[in-house]
Amino acid sequence: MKLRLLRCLRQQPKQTTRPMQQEELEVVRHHMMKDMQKNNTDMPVKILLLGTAESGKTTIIKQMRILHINGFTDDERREKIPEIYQNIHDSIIQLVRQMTLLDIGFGSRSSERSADYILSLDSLAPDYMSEEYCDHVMALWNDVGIRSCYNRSNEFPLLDSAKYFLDNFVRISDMDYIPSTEDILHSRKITTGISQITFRVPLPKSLGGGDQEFRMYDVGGQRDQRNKWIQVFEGIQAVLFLISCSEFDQNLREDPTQNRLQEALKLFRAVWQNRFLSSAGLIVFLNKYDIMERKIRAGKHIVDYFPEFEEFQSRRQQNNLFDESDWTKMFIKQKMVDITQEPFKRNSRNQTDYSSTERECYYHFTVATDTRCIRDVFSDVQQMILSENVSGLALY
Ligand SMILES: Nc1nc2c(ncn2[C@@H]2O[C@H](COP(=O)(O)OP(=O)(O)OP(=O)(O)O)[C@@H](O)[C@H]2O)c(=O)[nH]1
Ligand SMILES: [Mg+2]
Repeated sequence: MKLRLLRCLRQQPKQTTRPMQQEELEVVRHHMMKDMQKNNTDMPVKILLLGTAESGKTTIIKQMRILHINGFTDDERREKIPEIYQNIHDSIIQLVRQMTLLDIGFGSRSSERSADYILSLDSLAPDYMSEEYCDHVMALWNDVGIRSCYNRSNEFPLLDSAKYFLDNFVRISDMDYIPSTEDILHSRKITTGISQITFRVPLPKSLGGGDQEFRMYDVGGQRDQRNKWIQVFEGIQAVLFLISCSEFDQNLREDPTQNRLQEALKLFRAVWQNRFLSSAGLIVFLNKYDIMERKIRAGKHIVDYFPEFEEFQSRRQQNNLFDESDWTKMFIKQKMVDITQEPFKRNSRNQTDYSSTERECYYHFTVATDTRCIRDVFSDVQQMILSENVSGLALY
């Protein structure tokens, strides 16, 4: 396990090892690249996806499948239909329920009747969509009251893909519907266990050529799932931490009093300081910036939830090229950078012993549902992980 060995080397205190001479380094580096090439079949690079619920972890796994394992067969696409129906059903029921709670009126008497019909149904989505069901869902989604309710969806838990699926409802309700790749990327099913995906990626000549196996682990992000995470900490080379930039105005499903972005930052601190992950590289995906930009265009402001944003923006106002979305992105990223620079003393069993001033954290702004964006970002990430493992030698 060459990569693991290198990580161990990097953790040793500097004064106990003699710095290698340049020629020695070159020789070792050369051998290592040869080894990497030769041993690549039994030496997967292990990446662990972490983050709060709905931050986009499983969507990244789907993208790896699209980019590195031929995507989805027709049968696999058909298997996703019940999940997509359930997403639509959950979304429309939630919107109708919230109309009363938020005291919003329907646009017409017939929409009220459609709402009564939807509320009379089981919470499980129908196996097939009858004409009656489709007419009521369409009527509701076109109702002005439901649209105002949707505009206030930060006040209650609603799937991020609700609009996507309801906008595409006519296509999806067709008898011969087969989910597209985009539909699969937008569908949502909570992760409760631990799953993994393995794939191979060609290596550039600079890293020895051949190909490298990657193994990526997906876990559930809700609070009651996080106690399972430790099972996969062993041997992880890189943690991909996902944080949703768009959730600054939302509260948790599992605790409606807790702001989602605050929770994600708290979790990031715990991951950064976790002693079992202290030798793993940390890469942050500041995800869902498409939704964040949409929110800001619709008049939402992060300052209403994070008052310190005002000072952050005014301090740097000399650069007027940026708009509010840019500032919001930079603000969230800065909060994470600040966490990595916090001095801390170990005060729990899970914390690392030292404040890792030498440890780097890498940041990318992402839209996990956008295959091109993930292809580009992941290509950087994979290059970084592999060359980090090689250049790790140069530290000693
Ligand atoms: N518009 C948009 N939607 C996204 C993005 N990333 C993820 N989503 C959607 O957000 C929802 C939640 O994504 P998941 O990948 O299931 O989230 P998760 O982190 O695996 O959640 P848990 O399994 O509960 O931990 C899905 O409907 C995704 O399609 C993004 O960047 N933009
Ligand atoms: Mg998931």
